Amino acid sequence: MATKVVGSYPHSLKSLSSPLYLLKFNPSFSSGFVSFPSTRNQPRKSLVVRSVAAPAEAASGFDEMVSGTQRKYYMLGGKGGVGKTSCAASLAVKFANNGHPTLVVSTDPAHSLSDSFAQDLTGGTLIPVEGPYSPLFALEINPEKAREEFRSAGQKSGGTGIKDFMDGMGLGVLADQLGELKLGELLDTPPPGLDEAIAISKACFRVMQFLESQEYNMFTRIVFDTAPTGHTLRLLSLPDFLDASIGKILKLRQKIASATSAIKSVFGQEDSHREDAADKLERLRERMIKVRELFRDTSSTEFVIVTIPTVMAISESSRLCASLKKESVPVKRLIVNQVIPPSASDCKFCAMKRKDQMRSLNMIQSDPELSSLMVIQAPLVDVEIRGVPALQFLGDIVWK
Ligand SMILES: Nc1ncnc2c1ncn2[C@@H]1O[C@H](COP(=O)(O)OP(=O)(O)OP(=O)(O)O)[C@@H](O)[C@H]1O
Repeated sequence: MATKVVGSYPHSLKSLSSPLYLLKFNPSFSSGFVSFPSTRNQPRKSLVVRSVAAPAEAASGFDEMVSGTQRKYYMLGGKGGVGKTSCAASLAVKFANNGHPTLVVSTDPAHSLSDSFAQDLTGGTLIPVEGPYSPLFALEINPEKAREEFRSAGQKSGGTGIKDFMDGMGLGVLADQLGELKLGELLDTPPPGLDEAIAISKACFRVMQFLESQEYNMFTRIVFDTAPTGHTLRLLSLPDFLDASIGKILKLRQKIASATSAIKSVFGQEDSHREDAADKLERLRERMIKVRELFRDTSSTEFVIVTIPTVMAISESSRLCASLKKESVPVKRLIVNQVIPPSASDCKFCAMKRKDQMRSLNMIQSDPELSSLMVIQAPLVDVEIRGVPALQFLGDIVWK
């Protein structure tokens, strides 16, 4: 049964310090209250909910998602504005409330995790989210910043670094002879799209860095709030792209290394060949391969597509699903968010809108990509979903 929010809830996360929540339903009126316990600073408040007929009762298979202490990754993605952040944040809260130390990560340049949790989570570091029973941390990664870092690194220590070094060693001629590898072009002016690809991948690698470190071993559930479809698809196609672009640089690096070591051995010079752009790219590529493997591991990873019941959103979801399958990324759930619940007092607009939504929902059944997925309908609620209590409320509707 879906629920319609008609009251207000406390926005202060402090009010959730106690684990007691009461949901009282009065079946005869189909209405109820979610009571939030009082705290030192705040009196008890109630979220008044009125249940309405659900668009469709569908289980999300949350039991399977929550079972086991082995680490699992859930990536939520889809078209812009469909509710990825709300669904990701509500899933993270639900995992944490079910005993999993959880990390929720946003790789969307237009972060809305802070807005969703009603807490400042900016700054690129792990920040504890107050409220859930088990630890919940959030991390907002800024791919734009990563892009800038790459651009300046590529220009300073990358292309010019290597060229200066070669000139200094009197190897300018050799560089010319390696012309077909387009050293300058590759290092000073990366191929179009490379910087963006690096930025997106670096965002994920930042996460990998966090995950590789001991300190973050505690997390048994990691939820990604991904950027809209385009970014996600570019990320998935990165390995091939980087093989083509960076492979050349790496090959070149090997040639330079062997040429310079021959000269160095003659002149007995110190090896000043520190981290150059190629080294960085190589490490980036190695990490990217790890991310690629992670994306495809059916035992630990799942991509959940979030959509809304419109022809445009469902068509895009179908394309996303096809791309995910092509890349062997495990995908089995589709959340159709913001479905207008049926209501006794139907306005003309709502009736039309609902009909329109039903047509879109029917598209899913006949869509060759989406029809095999587990479809989870989430109702459109009439208040903005902000703060842990509201996310818990949404999570209890969606993740059953
Ligand atoms: N089921 C729902 N009922 C009512 N409002 C919702 C629902 N789901 C999401 N919203 C609202 O829609 C808006 C967009 O949601 P959200 O930020 O989760 O989407 P998004 O897909 O992450 O967006 P973006 O692509 O911009 O990151 C928010 O104001 C959110 O509160």
